[in-house]
Amino acid sequence: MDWLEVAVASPVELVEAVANVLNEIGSGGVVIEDPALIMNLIAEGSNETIAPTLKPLQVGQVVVKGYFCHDISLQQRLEHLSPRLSELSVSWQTREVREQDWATAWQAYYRPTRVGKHIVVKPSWEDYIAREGETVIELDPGMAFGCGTHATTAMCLALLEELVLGCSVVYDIGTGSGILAVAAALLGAREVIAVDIDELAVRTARDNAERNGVSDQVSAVQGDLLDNLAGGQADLIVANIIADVIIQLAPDAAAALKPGGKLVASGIIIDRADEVRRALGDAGLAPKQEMTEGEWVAMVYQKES
Ligand SMILES: C[S@@+](CC[C@H](N)C(=O)[O-])C[C@H]1O[C@@H](n2cnc3c(N)ncnc32)[C@H](O)[C@@H]1O
Repeated sequence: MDWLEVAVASPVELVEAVANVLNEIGSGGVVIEDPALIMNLIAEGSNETIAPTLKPLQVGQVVVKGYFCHDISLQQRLEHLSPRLSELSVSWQTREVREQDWATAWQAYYRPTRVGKHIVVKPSWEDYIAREGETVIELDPGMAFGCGTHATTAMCLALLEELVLGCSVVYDIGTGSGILAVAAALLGAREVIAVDIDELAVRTARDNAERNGVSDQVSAVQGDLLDNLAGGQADLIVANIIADVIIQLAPDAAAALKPGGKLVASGIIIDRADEVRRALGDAGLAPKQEMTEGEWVAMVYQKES
């Protein structure tokens, strides 16, 4: 899969705001190329990894880059991005990036990250010594979405920490890297079915399940939403996709839940939240909980017992 790189030329004082916009719109990672910062790191003899692309930049010119995968949500994400960047009066360019270029830039900035209360997401190439009570997910997202740092994923992980206990069957719809499926298995789900429409994501999810020693619990399958799981019943369904897809999924998700089962719906941009609430309500599900981070909302809905 190829990626769209959005490179924003930003004054120093707006770097954080630009990075937030890219994250909130769903960038799979944000890279800040600030030559002044790099010169300081070199002067201090820092061991930080320095991206080689920094060298041609001029001091005072900061470039903030976001990476967006070419999936069905790309157009919608760009439609949200454009007015947000215009509000900041910054200029930006896009270019197509090959998998390998993106992976290199991304890995240099990806470190073990704590999410929720006890989960730590650890890149497979980093060392991390787990503290007592921590659930460590070792991940190599490759080119699939889901390294744990994006708000939509982080909210799902926090909700899974609360909701997986006592669940035997969990469906992870739109699994990407498999991060949520692996989390559900590590948190105690007996059987997790991870679905993605993208074959590469399915392979990545399978690899990540194996890496975490949960391939007996997690099966990764290619499919469009619940189409290949007809007749199955889950205690918990988690779907971190986008508002339109959650709306489309709502009736089938309601049918696929056991009585009393719950749906965690994420990837919902705040201005579409009402439409999603309506669709989930129309599907016969009752609202239980909501979380908001930046522009994103995650919702928990429940089927009647
Ligand atoms: C935002 S990513 C979420 C990845 C991961 N679950 C996470 O929370 O970080 C959404 C994923 O949904 C997948 N997807 C999009 N539409 C889908 C569909 N109709 N059926 C199954 N998967 C879909 C995409 O390929 C992508 O991997």
